Amino acid sequence: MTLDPRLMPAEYRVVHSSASTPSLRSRDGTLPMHARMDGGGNVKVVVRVRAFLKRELERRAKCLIEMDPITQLTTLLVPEDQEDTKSRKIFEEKQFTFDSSFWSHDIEDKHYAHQEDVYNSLGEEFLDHNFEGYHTCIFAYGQTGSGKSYTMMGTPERPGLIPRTCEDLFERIDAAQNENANIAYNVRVSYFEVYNEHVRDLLVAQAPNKPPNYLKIRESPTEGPYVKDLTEVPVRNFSEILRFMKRGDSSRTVASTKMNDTSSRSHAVFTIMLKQIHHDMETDETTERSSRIRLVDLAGSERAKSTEATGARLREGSNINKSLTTLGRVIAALADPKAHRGGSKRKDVVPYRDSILTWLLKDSLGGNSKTAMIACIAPSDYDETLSTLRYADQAKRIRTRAVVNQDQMSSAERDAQISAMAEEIRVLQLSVSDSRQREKSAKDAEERLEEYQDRVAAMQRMMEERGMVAESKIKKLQTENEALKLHLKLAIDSLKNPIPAVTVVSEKHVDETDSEDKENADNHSEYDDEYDTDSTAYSEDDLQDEMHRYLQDMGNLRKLIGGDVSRFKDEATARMPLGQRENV
Ligand SMILES: Nc1ncnc2c1ncn2[C@@H]1O[C@H](COP(=O)(O)OP(=O)(O)OP(=O)(O)O)[C@@H](O)[C@H]1O
Repeated sequence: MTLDPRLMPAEYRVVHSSASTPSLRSRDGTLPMHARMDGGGNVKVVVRVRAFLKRELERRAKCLIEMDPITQLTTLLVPEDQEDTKSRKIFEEKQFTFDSSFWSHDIEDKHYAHQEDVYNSLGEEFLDHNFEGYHTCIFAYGQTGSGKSYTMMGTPERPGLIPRTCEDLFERIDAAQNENANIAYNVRVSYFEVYNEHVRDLLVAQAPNKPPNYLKIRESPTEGPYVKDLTEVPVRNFSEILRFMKRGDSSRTVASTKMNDTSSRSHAVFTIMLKQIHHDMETDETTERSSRIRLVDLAGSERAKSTEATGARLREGSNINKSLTTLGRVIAALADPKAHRGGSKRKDVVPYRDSILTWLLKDSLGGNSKTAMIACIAPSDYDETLSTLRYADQAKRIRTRAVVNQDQMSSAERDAQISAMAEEIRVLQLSVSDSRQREKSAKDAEERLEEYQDRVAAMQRMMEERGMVAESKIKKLQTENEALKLHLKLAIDSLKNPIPAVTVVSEKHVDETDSEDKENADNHSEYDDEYDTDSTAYSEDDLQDEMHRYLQDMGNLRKLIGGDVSRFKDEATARMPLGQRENV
């Protein structure tokens, strides 16, 4: 799959002015950092309407959606043939305004919003936030078959927001690394689904004829709720991340329903962890920015009546609806101005814990994150669309409190932190071994073991990062060393083969005697040689000194890294699972 606009079909290359606000943002990355250090802000809400599907065309459905490309107003029209006399339901025209409205209903329309337009208008901005150090979350919400998976994942020919974000991420990293060797990037990815109120790792292949391995949820005081033992793979380029994305995608629980041939029966959460490590050679200080990019494709809200589901599909449907109802209650609580008064009460009124989905998205919904919701709507379902638009309308009142996740540390502080962590691990190790021996409380031992393993993993990451900083230091010193060698070589060459002095003979001297000419030439030559020798001798000494210093620096650095590596190896026992170690 290639996302290079030059390789895309002609109609996809143009930046359209869609019903949505066209992408007016530049991609030059030169925006001053302070320009968007705005932290807090409302959840950004956009709406996208899809084209008719075959079944809708067959029943000659009417499009009930209008979008104004200027005001972004979305209007839901009253269906012509609706006569729901039994329930005396009243159908009214409804209007909503969102941050952007994407008109993807009629491809012939000049305002048609392509996948590229959605990325340019939303994905690109959110990736900017990630590079600034903010956590972000973009989630697609909507009834079943409304275009959520199409918007988030897309197809190989029409890639969606997730693959486009991945490609842009690595394009930016490559560009930045070519520009500045002092920044190292570390990208990790995870992919899980919440199915029937269970969490399943999508990057781990399910063993045949074995029950699925469901993962537990834990909460850390600093990171909030997280999935324990979730696979987090390091990725170095676009093709690697794409491979994991596809692997996870093919493991998702999908089934055919009456409303959608490939209906996602789970909520899928694709997460990219981006760490930027900048090392200042002069101060020997390291600045780390970490951001989390969460891209969520929710399962579709559905009515048992319209999906005609029975058995397993019906159970899935009711679980999907349960978590979406809880999501609705969480959104309602967060959007409620009373809940914004602060104080401890706020935590009590938001029912995050009522479903796995909302519990895991706690931070993205009401905490440290810049968040966007894409409300996907079908063109001809009045009730479902109204419910989605109301949901979205409420979400836009939610305010989150995003902060730049940045740490600054000198080499000495980092060393001290690693030592403190090693000590903490040693104490934990003793305590685990102690409680194992006493075998009093298995639960206690298990908790300590988990804590111990988490700390070991954290330390392992820290050592890896230290290695990355050292690598970038070495790279820089090597470049300087090469330049210096070249400089020295040129200086020595010019010493060995001095450029002969050029004698300028003026016209009036042309007639003077040969002996005079010779004398003049000899004099000039002496003068030039003397000048050259002096200047080269001076810079050669200088260069030799400087080079010596650099080589010494490199030697020290190598020793330092060697020290880290051996310390790392010494701690290999500590990183081993307990069962594999002696005396534990
Ligand atoms: N903007 C669009 N342009 C073209 N086709 C679209 C668009 N949006 C959705 N579709 C098509 O509509 C169908 C349903 O879309 P999709 O599977 O993305 O829905 P969904 O909301 O993810 O459904 P579910 O909740 O059941 O998983 C698919 O065949 C998809 O290709």
